[in-house]
Amino acid sequence: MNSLVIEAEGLMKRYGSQIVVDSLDLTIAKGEVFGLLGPNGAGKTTTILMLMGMSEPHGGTIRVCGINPVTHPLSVKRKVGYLPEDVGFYDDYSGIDNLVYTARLNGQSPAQARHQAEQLLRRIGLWEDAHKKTGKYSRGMRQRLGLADVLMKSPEVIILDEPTLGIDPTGVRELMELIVKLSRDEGITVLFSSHHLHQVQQVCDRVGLFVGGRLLAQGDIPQLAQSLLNDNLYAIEAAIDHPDEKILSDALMSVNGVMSVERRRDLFHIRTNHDVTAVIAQRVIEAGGALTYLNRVEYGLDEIYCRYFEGGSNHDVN
Ligand SMILES: Nc1ncnc2c1ncn2[C@@H]1O[C@H](COP(=O)(O)OP(=O)(O)OP(=O)(O)O)[C@@H](O)[C@H]1O
Repeated sequence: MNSLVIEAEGLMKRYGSQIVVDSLDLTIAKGEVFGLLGPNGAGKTTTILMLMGMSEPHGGTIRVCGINPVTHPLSVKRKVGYLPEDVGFYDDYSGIDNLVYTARLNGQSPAQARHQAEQLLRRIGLWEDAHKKTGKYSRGMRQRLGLADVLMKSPEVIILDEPTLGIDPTGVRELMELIVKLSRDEGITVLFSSHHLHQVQQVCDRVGLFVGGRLLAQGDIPQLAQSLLNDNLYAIEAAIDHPDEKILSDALMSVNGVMSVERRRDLFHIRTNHDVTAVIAQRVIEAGGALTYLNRVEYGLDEIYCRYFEGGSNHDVN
């Protein structure tokens, strides 16, 4: 069996003369949590809509669970749960009644629907508010109910478009943990679109950096660092006492692999193209310095993203 659940090749979409998705190649394997990360207007929602069969591509091919969403959109919708930015519910219905309504539309019996709705409400931590009208739910509660609603049809894939917009930090953390747990426990594939680097880094196995309709790179964080940061992969922070900063900097720059040395308040920030932490420590001592602190900096997604685009464009990466 093909373990690729989402496959897009050469995907294109235009609005008028603007190309909003450009030659997109994307593959996501079963059980993966994949983050589509990009600034506002990058083309994330447009891509998701094409994967769901809700917007027609102008070129390329797509398979979702082996199905072509262009020709068989309903078959794709049966297998994929889609949580948009803002979920619509019947505000006069309670949480549980909204879920039961969805299940009944999907052909479940009343008893079956109620049983599954109860189970899911407990699972997503909304049981205490199950009988409250959804019009009185907070935004975070609505998003959790949205996730439960998506799970009512036991999907193979969940696609979430900016699911955490407007939710407080605790709510975001809980929702993220729930998504990862679902993926791990039930082998559900998750595609998660966001422009929040931190959230993507927390939960995703792999990330696609999406800007201006193009996927610039994809992989796990070390792979992205490798492909985007090239020879600026490592950094060391050090607190060093030395009577002459110039002599110290020259000594550090003479270490093979050091690209730059910069003083930032009390710390020296040393960029290198391979791991020379031990040599740096030795050279400080040889140069007559006293080393009081040394730390190898691990690059996170925000450094990768910002450094890759620094000096180039002004993408919103908040
Ligand atoms: N129906 C439409 N008609 C015309 N242009 C559109 C339409 N939908 C999207 N666009 C344009 O396509 C581009 C990509 O939009 P899209 O919504 O896919 O980006 P996004 O990455 O999801 O952004 P955000 O993070 O703000 O939701 C934007 O320039 C947008 O203005």
